[in-house]
Amino acid sequence: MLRLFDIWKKFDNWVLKGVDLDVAGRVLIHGHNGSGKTTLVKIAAGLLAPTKGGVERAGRLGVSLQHPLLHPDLTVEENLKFYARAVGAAYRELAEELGLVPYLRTRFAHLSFGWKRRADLARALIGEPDVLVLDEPLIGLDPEARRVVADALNRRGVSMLITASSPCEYLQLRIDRFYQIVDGRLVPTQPPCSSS
Ligand SMILES: Nc1ncnc2c1ncn2[C@@H]1O[C@H](COP(=O)(O)OP(=O)(O)OP(=O)(O)O)[C@@H](O)[C@H]1O
Repeated sequence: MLRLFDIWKKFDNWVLKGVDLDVAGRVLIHGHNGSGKTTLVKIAAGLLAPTKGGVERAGRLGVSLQHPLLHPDLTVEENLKFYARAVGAAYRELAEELGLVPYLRTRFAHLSFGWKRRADLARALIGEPDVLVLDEPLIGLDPEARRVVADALNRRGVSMLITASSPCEYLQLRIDRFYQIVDGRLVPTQPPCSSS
């Protein structure tokens, strides 16, 4: 369970102005660059304090942001093993699911951007968290990588908070609700692009 209550956030200016959101099902937040998407997911994940408002969390959150949380000097396998031990779960199947097996012995720092994102998503999925918070999980991925990541997410029946600056690229994901951040507020929208 993940709920945001009346979230306000000010840096130099107000970025979020009273955001209420119950992350039930798959929720996609879109908006222009600088509209506050990353700020919102960081607050949801507990990585940033709101200026005002509250967040209620229950269960374990799996979080993957645009800057991967893996150690650059460890191999992919060492990284995944570290996180798997921390939550008492396995990592091998996730590495297989995300196509990471050929890169398990590669130092994280030596991976390309797209493979770094896949490895970080594998880390976030370790132990099958109850809720996923994913900042632009498909950004910069080639079509095959997007398919692999979208399939992995579609397979999981948990609630997800996902952000996208180009929501049309997220049609492969089954999304239940769409919102746009407009002037700091969440506005429900239709699916932003249709395949017709
Ligand atoms: N630590 C910070 N200090 C000051 N301003 C910040 C900070 N973090 C974010 N901002 C500002 O808050 C606003 C929202 O930034 P945020 O990164 O949340 O937007 P975004 O929608 O994720 O953008 P993008 O699509 O470019 O990733 C921007 O104007 C940004 O400059």
